[in-house]
Amino acid sequence: MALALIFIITALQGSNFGVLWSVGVRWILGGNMDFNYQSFMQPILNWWQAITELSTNTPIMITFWLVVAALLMSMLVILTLSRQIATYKALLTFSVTPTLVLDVKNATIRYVNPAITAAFDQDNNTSHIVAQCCFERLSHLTDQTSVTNDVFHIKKLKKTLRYSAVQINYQGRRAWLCQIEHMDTNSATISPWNMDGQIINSLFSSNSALIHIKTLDGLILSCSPSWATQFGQSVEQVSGYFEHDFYSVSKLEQIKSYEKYVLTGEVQEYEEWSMVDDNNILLQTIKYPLYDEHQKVVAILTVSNDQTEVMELNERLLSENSEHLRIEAELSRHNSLLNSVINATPDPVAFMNGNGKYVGANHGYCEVVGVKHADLIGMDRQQLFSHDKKSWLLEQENQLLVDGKSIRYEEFLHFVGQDPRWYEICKQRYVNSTNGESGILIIYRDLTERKRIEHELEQAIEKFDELSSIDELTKIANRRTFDRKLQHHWSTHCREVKEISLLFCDVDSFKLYNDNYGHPMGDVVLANIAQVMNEQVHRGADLVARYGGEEFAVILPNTDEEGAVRLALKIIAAVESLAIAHAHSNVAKHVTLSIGVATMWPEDESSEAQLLEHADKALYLAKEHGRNQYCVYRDQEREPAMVELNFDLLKH
Ligand SMILES: Nc1nc2c(ncn2[C@@H]2O[C@H](COP(=O)(O)OP(=O)(O)OP(=O)(O)O)[C@@H](O)[C@H]2O)c(=O)[nH]1
Repeated sequence: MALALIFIITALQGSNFGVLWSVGVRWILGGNMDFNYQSFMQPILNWWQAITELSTNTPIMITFWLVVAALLMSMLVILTLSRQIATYKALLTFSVTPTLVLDVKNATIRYVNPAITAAFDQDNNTSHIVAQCCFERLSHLTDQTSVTNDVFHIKKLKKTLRYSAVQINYQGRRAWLCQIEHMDTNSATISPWNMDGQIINSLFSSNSALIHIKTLDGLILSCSPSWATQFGQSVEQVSGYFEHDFYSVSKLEQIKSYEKYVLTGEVQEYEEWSMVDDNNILLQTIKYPLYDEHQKVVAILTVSNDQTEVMELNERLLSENSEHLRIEAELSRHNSLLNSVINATPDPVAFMNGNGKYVGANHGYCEVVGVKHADLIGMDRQQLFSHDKKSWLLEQENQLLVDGKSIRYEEFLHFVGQDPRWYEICKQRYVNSTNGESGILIIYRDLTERKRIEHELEQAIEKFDELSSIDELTKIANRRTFDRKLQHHWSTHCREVKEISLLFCDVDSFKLYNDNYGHPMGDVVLANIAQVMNEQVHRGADLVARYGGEEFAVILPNTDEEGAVRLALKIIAAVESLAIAHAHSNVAKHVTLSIGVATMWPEDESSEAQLLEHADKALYLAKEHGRNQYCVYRDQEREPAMVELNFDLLKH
């Protein structure tokens, strides 16, 4: 140290440094040299002289001695620390606890004691793996300068270790002093497990529940295959590992909270949703404490059962129950409402289900079919069918259930013990809103009274028709009937291409008759003529009608001109034969008749009005030619009009 100071001072003084260096080096190396006392001492004397000169300079001297003191103190501290480290090393060397010192910054092993070597380096040099693992765990600690009983598993070595560490200053650098121990001794203390382990393992292997046994440190002693499978591992792959190797930190915290009371000997039971094999399932978990021979809790048995299906079944059962209750309530409400409505309905109403059984009926229906309500409900409807209609009704109602098209028809029914009556029967498909089943609604409407009224009405109408078609005075068809019949026959003949003839008759000099014999007598004459005319026609389709006043017309369907002329002559003769005196007639002493005859082949372009016109023209000609005769219409352009009074025809 003093020598160093002298070097420094000499350098500062700019003294003979080169000589000093040369001598110093030679002296230190101790090499062969030719030692010269004079040359050796001269520099020393120079130094002494320099120091003496410097000592006269007070500030420099003070600085000098302060530096010297500081250097001496540093040396003392270093010496003390070295001795302490030596003591530590000695202690650690003889400690049975495996201990190592790790650099805080780079995981360099600064020191390992023999116990480490004994524990980890017997087979292979594995202490550096242990050191690396310790460092990795310690490097996560940010603010902490110590850690106690941290447990970890080294998969590579298949070892579970527990260590405690504290930060120290080791040879001027910060370092972790780590003491490490094997954990295997812990689980070995669980004697029941050692005894029954195999039995338990075989029990677990055949169990589908998630089961595992762990020490209080979280070391997995055994588990069921399903518990290991949830982590994608086999039983062998998880046994000997720790829970924290598989669960997240938050999950571990949760487990810890559940196990708080298990450690005090309580059985803990809870349910939770959990992700297993990517499925969110409801797990019912029970945690049992396991005791050693001193009744101390040493391990925890956890059994978890998948309750998802049970819960879903429960929920379905609950919902079906509530649905069932709802349907029942709905049904009873529905039924009471329905019953009130159908009982208030005057028409007989009944419901039957899709199987043809009666499920509801009102009083009216029971009365009609003659069956008591209690007997009717549930009865097969076929029992009421008469034998001859059974297959028809079955087919009809089955079709209704299929296509849903309402059926309505009238039927004259004779139920046992009842008078036969007319019914309108309406059948309609309905769907039961509570169970979706189809059935048939049957409504009977008693038409008997309506049918009676309808019948009476028909008769009345017939009578009216009859009355309205007859001429009151002459009791033969009136003008209205004549028009209707002529139009009908005309269109029929047009279609069937048949001839039709028409006789247009007029009483001769009838005005004079009325004037002389009185109007009432004239009426009698008209009635007599009508009757006699009517007696001359024999074909059912022929019609004698009073056309108006003293005019009569005869429609002769399907009759040619010759036949029409024959009838005209018969009528003229028949009227003459009445011999009704007419002293004022311009024609004869009795009442006579003139007739116009027209025959046509009805065609689409012609009409019955033409036939009337032709007959009227022919009548006009008959009057013109002297009355009391018939005249046949001829188309003047083609043929001259023929006026005849040919009684010879009557002879044929
Ligand atoms: N008594 C009676 N007379 C009627 C009825 N309808 C029409 N007459 C009469 O019949 C007469 C018809 O007279 P006219 O048309 O002049 O013809 P006519 O005197 O018969 O002479 P011609 O037909 O040319 O021969 C009228 O006097 C009518 O009053 C009736 O229902 N009863």
